[in-house]
Amino acid sequence: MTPTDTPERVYRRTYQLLRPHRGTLALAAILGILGTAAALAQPLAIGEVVAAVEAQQALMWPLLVLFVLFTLDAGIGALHVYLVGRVGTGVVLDSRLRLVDRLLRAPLKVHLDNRQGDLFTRAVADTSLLRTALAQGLSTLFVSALMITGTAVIMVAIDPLLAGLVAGCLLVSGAASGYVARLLRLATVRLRARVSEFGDACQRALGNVQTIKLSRGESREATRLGDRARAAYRDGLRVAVINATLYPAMNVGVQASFGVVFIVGGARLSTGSLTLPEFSAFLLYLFYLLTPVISGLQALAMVQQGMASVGRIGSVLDIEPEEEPPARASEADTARTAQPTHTPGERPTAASPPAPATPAAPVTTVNGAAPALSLHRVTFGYQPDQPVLDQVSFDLGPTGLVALVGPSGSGKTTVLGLCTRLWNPQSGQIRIQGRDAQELPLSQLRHQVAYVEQAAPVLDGSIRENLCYAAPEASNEAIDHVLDRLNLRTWVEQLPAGLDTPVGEAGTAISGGQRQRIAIARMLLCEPPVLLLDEAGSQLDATSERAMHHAIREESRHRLVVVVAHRLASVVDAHRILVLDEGHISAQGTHSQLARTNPTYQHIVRTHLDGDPAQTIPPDRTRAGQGG
Ligand SMILES: Nc1ncnc2c1ncn2[C@@H]1O[C@H](COP(=O)(O)OP(=O)(O)OP(=O)(O)O)[C@@H](O)[C@H]1O
Repeated sequence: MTPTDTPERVYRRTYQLLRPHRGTLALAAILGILGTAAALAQPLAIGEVVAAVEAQQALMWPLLVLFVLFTLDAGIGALHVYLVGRVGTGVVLDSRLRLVDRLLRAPLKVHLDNRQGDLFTRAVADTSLLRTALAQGLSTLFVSALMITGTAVIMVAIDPLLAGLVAGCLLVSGAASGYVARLLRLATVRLRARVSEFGDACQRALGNVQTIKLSRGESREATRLGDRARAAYRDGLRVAVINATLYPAMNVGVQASFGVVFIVGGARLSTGSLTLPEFSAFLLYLFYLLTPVISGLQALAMVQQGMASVGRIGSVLDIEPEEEPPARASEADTARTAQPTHTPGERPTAASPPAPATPAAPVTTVNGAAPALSLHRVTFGYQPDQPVLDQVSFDLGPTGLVALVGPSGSGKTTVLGLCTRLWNPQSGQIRIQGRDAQELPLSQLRHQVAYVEQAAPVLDGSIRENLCYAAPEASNEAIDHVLDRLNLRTWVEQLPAGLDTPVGEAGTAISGGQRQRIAIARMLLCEPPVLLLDEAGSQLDATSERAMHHAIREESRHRLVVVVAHRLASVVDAHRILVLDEGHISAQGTHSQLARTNPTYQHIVRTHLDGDPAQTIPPDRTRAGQGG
């Protein structure tokens, strides 16, 4: 994701971010105006005090006015700063909430195509920058602009000619400053990208510290991280240089103004067209102009740097969520593309060619019931022109144990991803219990089709939190029952904190086999009609594996269980085996049928499963009517 936004688009995004806070901002603006008025009136009030002293008049009222102005200035200033801080914090919160929501709902492809470290930096660091950059920067700009305008009006009133000349000088240097500010924004965009790369490299290194140690890669990783850090440093220096030229660019204008005022004002003084008090007052206000000009410039630099973050955040907010709106979902029956075909920050174009129409699948039934899972001529490729699956069709269930086998890379995991709509087919149709998967809301679909991934991930938290993650409403009895079935109960009961024992980040505090069984138990607790297991059991010892197979066989009496298997033990019991080869279902049957008759399956058994078919063919245990 690269922020390629035009400045107009960035301004529009900034407006959208600030829009919810417009009430508070308006109040802050009013306070800014009042504060400016109070500040501008102070020299006049001081003049009144001096005049009263000179005229030996009562000082009470002039002093009281001055005191009120000081108090107003201080009080209004404090309230103004609070309101601006409140808006800044609110903008950070809003953008984080929206960003997190977008990222979690983004299609899987977005996460695979983008560096996690970069997305993380956008969610944490870029949003933090908004507080100072937008709220503080913009409000300071606003107040500075007011101060400059107010001072300018007074200067025009004193001497329009001199004021015009000062304005000319400031406009020329203002244009130069504007150009430098634009350079600053572009340099900051590059800097933010470098910082993201560094964050990403840190995440890669710290997330794989064990592998790095075992590969003796500490020095190489340190060099890699150092390179990234130095790249960020170089871009940081560039930002510092540009930032440093911003002040002189404007300062030249201010200096020139003084020169012009002295020369032209002095000449007008000598001709009598300007009085000495007017000339002194004009000079005083010219000095007065300096503070808002300087703070305005600093604010401009701040805002420009914030704009870089606005662009980076905006490109995440543009990501289309994976859930399709109803109108598009109904169109999807006939024309589908592999989703999403766009990269984040880039909206899908209406010009995308429609996928070829696929005739609706004929609804088949098994013993009078709709199959739990059907694929009808499903074609899919991660790259549209490189199909991984080509016209794959099968009907499975409503109950039974089905094994999906095939050489590595033949597309077994891809089939499971399609069944849970992590990916959408380019053509063809998937039906869950007779209903088109595209028409089911994602949450419902993923409740009906539970998928235990190949890596069997667990989340940082307790065993209980992990078990109940997909079924938060699961009862204690249901949890105990599942633990029993997966041979986990004794282990959990021996733990000092039982179910409340933490599993560690990414399950580092438990064994691989325990992690795998927790991941399976999590999905069993959902009681889904379809359970998909990818490589389940690969990290289990013989006893646990037997217990798990027993549990899975039991489950398959009540639901369809599809197991992607690399081990013979996982397939010999299956009611049906599908052989996936080069994107096609090349054979299907029971283990004994395929092992006797199908050369492809025999080859797979010899080379990819863990046994020799001639020695391991068990009696055919298939039950009629099951497994589709
Ligand atoms: N996210 C992805 N982006 C691009 N290509 C992918 C992606 N995931 C998988 N592939 C490719 O798709 C093909 C099928 O992969 P898949 O993981 O489905 O195979 P598999 O049969 O499950 O393999 P294995 O048995 O080794 O797990 C492979 O060529 C793989 O490189």
